[in-house]
Amino acid sequence: MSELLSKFYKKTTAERNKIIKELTHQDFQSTTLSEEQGSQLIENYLTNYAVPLGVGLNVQVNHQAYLVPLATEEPSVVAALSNGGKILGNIDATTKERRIIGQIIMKCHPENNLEQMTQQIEKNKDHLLEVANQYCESIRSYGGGPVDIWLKGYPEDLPEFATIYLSFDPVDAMGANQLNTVLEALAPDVSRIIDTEVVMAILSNYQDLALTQAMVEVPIDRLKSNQYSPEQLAQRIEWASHYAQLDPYRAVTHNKGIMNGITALALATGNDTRAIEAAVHAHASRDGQYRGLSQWNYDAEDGVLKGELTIPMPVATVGGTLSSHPQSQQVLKTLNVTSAKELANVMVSVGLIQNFAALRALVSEGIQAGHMQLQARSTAQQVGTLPEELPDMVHLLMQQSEINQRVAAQLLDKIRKNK
Ligand SMILES: CC(C)(COP(=O)([O-])OP(=O)([O-])OC[C@H]1O[C@@H](n2cnc3c(N)ncnc32)[C@H](O)[C@@H]1OP(=O)([O-])[O-])[C@@H](O)C(=O)NCCC(=O)NCCSC(=O)C[C@@](C)(O)CC(=O)[O-]
Ligand SMILES: NC(=O)C1=CN([C@@H]2O[C@H](COP(=O)(O)OP(=O)(O)OC[C@H]3O[C@@H](n4cnc5c(N)ncnc54)[C@H](O)[C@@H]3O)[C@@H](O)[C@H]2O)C=CC1
Repeated sequence: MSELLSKFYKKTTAERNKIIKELTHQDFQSTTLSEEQGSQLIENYLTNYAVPLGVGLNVQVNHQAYLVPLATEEPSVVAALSNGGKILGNIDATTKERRIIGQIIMKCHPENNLEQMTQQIEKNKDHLLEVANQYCESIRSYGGGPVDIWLKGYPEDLPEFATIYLSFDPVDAMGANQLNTVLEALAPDVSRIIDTEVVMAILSNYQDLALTQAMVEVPIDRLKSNQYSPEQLAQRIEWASHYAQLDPYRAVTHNKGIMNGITALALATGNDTRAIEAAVHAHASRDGQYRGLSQWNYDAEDGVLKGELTIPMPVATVGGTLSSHPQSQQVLKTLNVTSAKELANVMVSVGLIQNFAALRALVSEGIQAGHMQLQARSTAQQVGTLPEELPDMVHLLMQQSEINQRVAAQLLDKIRKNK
């Protein structure tokens, strides 16, 4: 496989597709979302909005190699993943449990007492779980369903409200529809048992019971840079990681870099990108301050750079849109994952690799060197540069103090006049 994929980015699109078809039996060029399928997915359907789909290489998770399709409009994201993956090598990833949480939020009467309500729910727990089980037989047949139920109030801040929390095992689905059905079915029983008024019943996108951890230890001799020794580069990456813990201005950018790969893979697999982003950013501010999500530490004694990223990853391999979207199905087959836990492991590893690639560039040659080369290609194409004109155009654009469509159009004019 590695022979076929060497200098993959220098091949033509047709050659790349041929190789991927040989490796995965997936024909990306002939699979599209039909008008009929599109109009079944959303309302007032008009057409499909195209986002480029590329493939990230060199991703190895738990000693298994993955081809990682990414749907993104941003130049250099795919290159950065392949580049970071090539340097880091194997990532160890684990997802111990995947539970989602739902809420039944209630307005209490003045006579409601938090302690008594808690006792009532505890006393009726088995009954409530039995009712909940009746509304999700399908997911139970896969080994999932309701796990636990408890009540919580906020007596000091909002004494007039209390919430029933229900944890739920969605197995390989995201579980949002499944859990919402259960919560709405359960709400009348709850309000009867503790005599409160139900305000709403809905799953939470705060996913602190569905954490995935990705870890890597990279020998520093793999860290190459023109300006810095491997030791200096490892040290500078550690500084970048520590600083992102302190300053929200930097932390948000740091985490955006992590999400470059994660959101692109979530979109390609037909997962709910908003749910993933909401959960991840909430996790970044779990102690009250928004912080960088990854940690990089340089162990000078062992000569290794250690990286770690632990975040919620509420992904699915079945259900929702992804089961009926032909391109999502194709992407999942290409990834060759067999469970949502495995997909979560790959997702978070992609985030760690993407973060490493960005930090490595930022603390050495700077982000513009690599990113702008690819941005220049994209700007050149936007003004109608032909493939045979592209190398000259990119070369000229990279010498400009500013890269934009106006500059690119002037240069293209010049190239064509000088032909
Ligand atoms: C851009 C690179 C990869 C160049 O990196 P390079 O050192 O010129 O790469 P190389 O020529 O040594 O090639 C190494 C490998 O990279 C891949 N590669 C190399 N070039 C390409 C290409 N054209 N197309 C596809 N793949 C490419 C490819 O896999 C290649 O292996 P090979 O095929 O030779 O065996 C590097 O500078 C890099 O990783 N930069 C980081 C870019 C990045 O993170 N972009 C995200 C957008 S910026 C942003 O949104 C977030 C940010 C940065 O603000 C976050 C933060 O602040 O933390
Ligand atoms: N706040 C949020 O994030 C909300 C999200 N949504 C949307 O809900 C959708 C996802 O809901 P789901 O309940 O996941 O989808 P779903 O309603 O399609 O349910 C999953 C189905 O897959 C079946 N299944 C087959 N094999 C399975 C396996 N191995 N493991 C688990 N289930 C298996 C289940 O029995 C179930 O019928 C997404 O489209 C999401 O955007 C909906 C409401 C709110």
